[in-house]
Amino acid sequence: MNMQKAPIKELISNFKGINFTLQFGDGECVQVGNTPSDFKVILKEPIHTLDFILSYTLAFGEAYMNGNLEIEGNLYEALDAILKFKNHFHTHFHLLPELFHTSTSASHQKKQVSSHYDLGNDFYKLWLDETMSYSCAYFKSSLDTLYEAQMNKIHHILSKLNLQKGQSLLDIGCGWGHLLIEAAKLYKVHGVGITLSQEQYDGFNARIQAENLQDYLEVKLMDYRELANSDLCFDRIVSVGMLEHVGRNHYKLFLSCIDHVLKDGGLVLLHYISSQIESPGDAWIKKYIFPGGVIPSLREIVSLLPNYHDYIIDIESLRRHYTQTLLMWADNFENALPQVHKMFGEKFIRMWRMYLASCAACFNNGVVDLHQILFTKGVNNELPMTRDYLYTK
Ligand SMILES: C[S@@+](CC[C@H](N)C(=O)[O-])C[C@H]1O[C@@H](n2cnc3c(N)ncnc32)[C@H](O)[C@@H]1O
Repeated sequence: MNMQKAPIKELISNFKGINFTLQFGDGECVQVGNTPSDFKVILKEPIHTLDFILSYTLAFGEAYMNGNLEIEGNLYEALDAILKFKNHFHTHFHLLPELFHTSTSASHQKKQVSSHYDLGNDFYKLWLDETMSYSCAYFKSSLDTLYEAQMNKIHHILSKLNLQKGQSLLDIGCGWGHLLIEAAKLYKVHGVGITLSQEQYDGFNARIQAENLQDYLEVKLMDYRELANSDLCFDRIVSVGMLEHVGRNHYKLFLSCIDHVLKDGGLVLLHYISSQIESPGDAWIKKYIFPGGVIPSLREIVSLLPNYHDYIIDIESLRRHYTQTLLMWADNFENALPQVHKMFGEKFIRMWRMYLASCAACFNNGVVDLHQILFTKGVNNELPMTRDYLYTK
């Protein structure tokens, strides 16, 4: 047997209950499960055994990006089926130190964050909704558009924060700022957003001017670490889709920064992609999509909160909402292919197509989850006695 075929044949021998055809470059076909196949995987050139040993997902992801691997059929459905066997995918993390070493330097993190978010506002406008939200939406109905679901998410978070008119609100990792824009319009809050992305900073500033909200909102190009030395002080803090950039060594630092700028009794809402158990992450995603990103487990964040006298009010999972969000982004992305092609070319398209479809499949399979944790600094005896206020909007 050809050496490069052997590990792949061994891997797929574990795939029970799914039906697909695997075709190698020399024409050999292997049928997995029954016919008719739900999809076909075509591997044009062999994948080197060493690449396979390092990381299955890195090897497959790179083969897909380079056009060496094709999937005939629906990419999401194929990945969704294959991910049922995720326990058979191995990565030798210690052999990939450049991907799994956690950098401590703020400047290095800025470069990593910028490599993703500074691809250009024109690019993100092509496939995000009008609010430019780049995080999990909240589908109250299966008929919700992406815009409606993103607005639902924003209102859901603002309700959880139990905002009172005129309060102050910090958004750590504010993106293009729509959550703060809504908060200023609905609650007349004084909000500060911080981001590491110049493009987001420019985009958010332009929106503040366009909405005439200069008296209420401010955006700063600033690392969360700088909060530790600031004399800012807030009634409420929110962070949506940012904790994934912090890194395992820095959760305490992140929470101590929050503690430093939050008033006693203040509320915090953390919204982040979580995992069941602590994992170093996926090699392909780290190399090509989110360098330096690490998914925190729910329990490791929850276990740290008592160190800061934080009291948990509510935890909610929005896992299935993220599957839906990603599928809608993937559709929008496909509809914008001519423009994306002009901006970045074919390899980028294949890379982002794989990113959006594989992440949707990861949420659907529970490889990752999405949690919102609501907590107070010290006890807060002012909040309503029931949870109804979480669902007012
Ligand atoms: C996935 S985006 C989410 C944006 C926004 N919250 C939303 O829901 O659309 C992550 C955000 O975290 C910010 N970020 C990442 N690392 C950061 C850091 N060290 N300090 C401040 N912001 C950071 C990025 O600049 C980006 O705005």
